[in-house]
Amino acid sequence: IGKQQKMAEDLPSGWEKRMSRTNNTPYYFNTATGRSQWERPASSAFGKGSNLTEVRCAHILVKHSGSRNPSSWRSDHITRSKEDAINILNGYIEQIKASANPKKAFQTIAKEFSDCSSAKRGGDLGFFGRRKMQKPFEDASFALDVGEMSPIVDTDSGVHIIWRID
Ligand SMILES: O=C(O)CN(Cc1ccccc1)C(=O)c1nc(-c2ccccc2)[nH]c1C(=O)O
Repeated sequence: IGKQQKMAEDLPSGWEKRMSRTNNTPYYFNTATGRSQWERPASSAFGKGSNLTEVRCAHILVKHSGSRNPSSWRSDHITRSKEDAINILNGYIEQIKASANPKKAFQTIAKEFSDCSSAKRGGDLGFFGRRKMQKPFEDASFALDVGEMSPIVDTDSGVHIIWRID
């Protein structure tokens, strides 16, 4: 791919590279906010403060003894500690990152091990807007680029990793 094409591909989601007519140099247009800037953006246009309406994410939930509802389709009574739940998620993160197809690895692990009822859909929650999910989950989801995986997220339901699908 040409350099121009390659450089364009590296732009975080939601940005467009444009050429200024006055001084014939590139600038960057944020399609979420409509603002332009000279500096090459480092993060998604849909981060904090953007007016992005919806994202589509999948997640892997590992519940623990401190979860608001410590039971799931997998186990009637979940007794693992929060520390163990975090260690389990870190194991999944390593597996997913080591996989030739991380998106598929995420779905396979979610299907088999997620303590959320969305497990049967590979953790897919579909599209959701702001104020629909618990705040830490929402913030982590809206900060992701498409195809990106979150760090471990802590909610009243348990601990999660999130994959942005769309
Ligand atoms: O927290 C509870 O009181 C019990 N729940 C049900 C629930 C379901 C959706 C949102 C919040 C809570 C869960 O623990 C739970 N949370 C989720 C969840 C949390 C964040 C994003 C998506 C799903 N799934 C489940 C489930 O059992 O299947």
